[in-house]
Amino acid sequence: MTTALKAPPLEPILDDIVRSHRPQRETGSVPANIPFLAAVPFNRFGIAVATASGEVFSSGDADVPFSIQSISKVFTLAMALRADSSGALWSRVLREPSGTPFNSLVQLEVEHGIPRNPFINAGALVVTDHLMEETPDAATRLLRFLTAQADSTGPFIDEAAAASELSSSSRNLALAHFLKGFGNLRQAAESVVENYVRQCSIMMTCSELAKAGLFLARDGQGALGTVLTPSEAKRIGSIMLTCGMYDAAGEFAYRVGLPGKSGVGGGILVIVPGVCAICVWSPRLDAKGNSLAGTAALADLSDRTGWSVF
Ligand SMILES: NC(=O)CC[C@H](N)C(=O)O
Repeated sequence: MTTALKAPPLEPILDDIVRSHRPQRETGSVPANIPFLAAVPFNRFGIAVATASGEVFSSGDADVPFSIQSISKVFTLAMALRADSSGALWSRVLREPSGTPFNSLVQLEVEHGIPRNPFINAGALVVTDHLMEETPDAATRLLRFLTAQADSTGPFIDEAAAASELSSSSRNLALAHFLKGFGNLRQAAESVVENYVRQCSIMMTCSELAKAGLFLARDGQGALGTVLTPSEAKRIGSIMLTCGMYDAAGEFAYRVGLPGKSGVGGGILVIVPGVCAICVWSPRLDAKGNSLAGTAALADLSDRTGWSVF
C-alpha cells in the first residue's frame, strides 16, 4: 500500500537524509571496468523526489550530473516495450531474478543464450539489439527520450567515459558473443556493446532522473503524454522490484520495499506507484555494485515517509 505525500513537508526530511547519509569517510568500492568513475569524489550525495503532481524536491548534490550506467536499462526496456506490441522481445529475454552478478557469464551459457531478465547486462544487450533494428543509434534515441521526459537539455552522452569503458569491455563483449553464438543477437556483437556502453555513459542529475522516471509512478503517463500503458508501467515496476538490484534484489526489497534500479555510477532510481519517483546518488558501491549510502538513505526515507508497496 502506498501513502500520499505527508506533512511535514519533504524538504526538511531530504535535508536530514543528506546530513545523515552523506559519506564522511571513504568506504565501498568503484567499478574496476570503468576507470573514469574512480575519479568521482566519495562524499558526493544527492537526492531528488519528483511527485505525481509535478513538484520536485531535492537536497545535497541533486543537480550534479553523474553517470547513469545501468539505470539506463529501465528506460531502454520502456522504449522497447512501447514498440513491441507482438511481445517478440519476451521470447528473447526472461523476467526472472538472476541471483547472479550483473555481468555473469555462467548462467547465460547454461541457459542457452536467453538472459534471465532485461536488467542484467546480457538482457540489456538483447534489448539494445532489439532497439537497434529500428534505430541503429539507440543510445542517441535514449538520450532524446530522457531529455524529453526530464524536460531538460542537461543530459548528455559522455563520449570520453564511454571510450574509456569500451577499452576494458571484455566481459560485455564476451556476453554479446555468447548471445550471438546462441542466435540471440542480430547485429554485430561489437556494435551492440558500443551502443550499450554509450547508453550507460549518459550523464544526468538526480532531479533529471527522478523527473524522467516519473511515468513509471504515474501509470505510464510521462511529461509529454502517454509513454506506456498502465499495465506496461506496472510490469516494469515488477521487474525493478524483482531484478533491479541484481543479486541484492531480495535484500533491497527487504530494506526499502520499493521497486528500484541501480547503476554502478552510484545512482538508484526508485518508484513509489501513484506518488513519486525518487533518485538518490552516492558513488561508492557495496559488493553487489549498488550504492552503499544510497541504499541506506532509501531505507531511511521509506521508513520515515511510509512509502512502500507493502
Ligand atoms: N551495473 C551497472 O551499472 C553496469 C553497467 C556497466 N556499464 C557495465 O556494463 O558493466
